[in-house]
Amino acid sequence: MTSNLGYGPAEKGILIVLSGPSGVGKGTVCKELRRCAPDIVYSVSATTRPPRAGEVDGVNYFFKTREQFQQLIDQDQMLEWAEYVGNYYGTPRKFVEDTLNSGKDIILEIEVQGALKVKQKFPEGVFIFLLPPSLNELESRIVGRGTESEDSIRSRLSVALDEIALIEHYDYAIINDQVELACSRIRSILTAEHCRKARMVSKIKHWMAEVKK
Ligand SMILES: Nc1ncnc2c1ncn2[C@@H]1O[C@H](COP(=O)(O)OP(=O)(O)OP(=O)(O)O)[C@@H](O)[C@H]1O
Ligand SMILES: Nc1nc2c(ncn2[C@@H]2O[C@H](COP(=O)(O)O)[C@@H](O)[C@H]2O)c(=O)[nH]1
Repeated sequence: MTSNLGYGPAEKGILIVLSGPSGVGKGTVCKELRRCAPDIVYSVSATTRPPRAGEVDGVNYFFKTREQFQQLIDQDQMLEWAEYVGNYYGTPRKFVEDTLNSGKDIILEIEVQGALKVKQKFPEGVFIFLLPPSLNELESRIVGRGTESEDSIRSRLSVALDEIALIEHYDYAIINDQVELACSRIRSILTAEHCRKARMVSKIKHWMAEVKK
């Protein structure tokens, strides 16, 4: 699928924000999206959290010290940033802007405080909230991933309900019951958003002029 569904000259890409509580499956769904929707670009965040086993700097995150992270904020290089269970996370601004200006769609996998900041700057973005089938399932997933200490699991679960409470600020809610289904729902949303956006494109406006004649 091309960015504009063939409806005319490339215009700005669509900014997609995917949020949801820790362990819901954002990363897993994004991995599947990369496979089935390879045109979408992924924003790599910066964080002060230490890398997990197998995580690579510049691929999973840009791993920073607190001082380095603060410098990025001071230099206005962050589109948004937030503190989440004791660490800082933020989205490098230039990569997002350059990608959108090149007409490509980009997805930001970020928590809710940051998502709300992005919404202030990009109200035209598409905001999607991923939900678990149940809180028990959320806990099983985060425990089952095997990456977090007991403390980290407790902290992440303790903010999950506060995060879900902010769902009304999102355009779409998707239950991640099965990864492939969640992925295809996101693709359907994107297809619809592309069609909606196409109404603004000059070639479609030309049809409005035709029918008014
Ligand atoms: N639909 C699903 N059904 C069953 N297990 C799932 C599903 N989606 C994800 N998982 C599993 O849940 C665990 C957490 O998934 P993932 O790491 O993608 O969550 P996340 O939302 O990105 O978490 P975090 O915000 O902490 O990075 C993983 O072990 C993953 O394999
Ligand atoms: N506000 C932001 N939140 C981000 C960003 N990158 C990731 N995240 C979110 O942080 C939590 C924890 O992530 P983890 O990798 O430690 O499990 C999770 O909700 C991520 O989506 C960001 O740039 N800004």
